[in-house]
Amino acid sequence: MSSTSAVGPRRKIVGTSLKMYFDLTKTLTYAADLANISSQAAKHNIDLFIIPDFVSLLPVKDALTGTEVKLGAQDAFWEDAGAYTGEVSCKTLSQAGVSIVELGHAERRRLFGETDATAAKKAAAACRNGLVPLVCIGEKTHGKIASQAVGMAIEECRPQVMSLLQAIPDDAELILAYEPVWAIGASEPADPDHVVAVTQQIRKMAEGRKGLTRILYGGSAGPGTYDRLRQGVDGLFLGRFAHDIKNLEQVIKEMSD
Ligand SMILES: O=C(CO)COP(=O)(O)O
Repeated sequence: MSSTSAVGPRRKIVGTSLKMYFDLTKTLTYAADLANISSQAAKHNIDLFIIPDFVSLLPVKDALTGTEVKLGAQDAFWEDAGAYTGEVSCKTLSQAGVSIVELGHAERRRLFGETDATAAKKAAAACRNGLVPLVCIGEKTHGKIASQAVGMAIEECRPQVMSLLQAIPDDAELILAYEPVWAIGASEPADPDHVVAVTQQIRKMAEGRKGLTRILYGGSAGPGTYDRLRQGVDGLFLGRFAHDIKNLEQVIKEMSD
């Protein structure tokens, strides 16, 4: 696999969403720990990001002052302003120092009715406001026969990717997180051969885009996951296994090699 795109070499990227696991106090402790290890990623030209809950964004931004850690939000609305109680606009997120907006996570699809269409509209809003959409895609169930599982996963991911690509400018930066739904919250990540086969096809779907397009793997990822995915992905999107900062430090080390 080539590690270059039309816009130059793709920097590796790794990060974590804290989902709703931590309260504010714990989030800030974690952000301080992250700031302390962040130079290890920067030294190796690896982008590092954290996606805390909305309330924590501003204090986390302060905790990350002087580092290169990118700040992400866990969702955003597709309009920039108006009577949308409870929603947060990409414009406000941008003003708050956010640079990445996570969209279409499996939990938001399952619990809050997020669809490919809403994720695409939100991604367009993110691009319009200078934010990078990080859009989660992935098949719901694991095909039991390995040879068929790859093809089924690709066909389930294809409309998720295509609706998104149609909604955002061709030159917009994009992060696609391949997260097989069945591998989220599990004891171990998906089989590396499966992930590489699927993500190579996902990359083909975005081939020819002018904007930087990076692909992450997420779903029970942690130390030991990245090495066998090198041929398919540009990095990892961590959940629970980043809660211990030492694990994240180890992942950065593995990605640095
Ligand atoms: O959903 C994920 C990242 O967005 C992955 O979560 P887990 O690593 O906890 O399975």
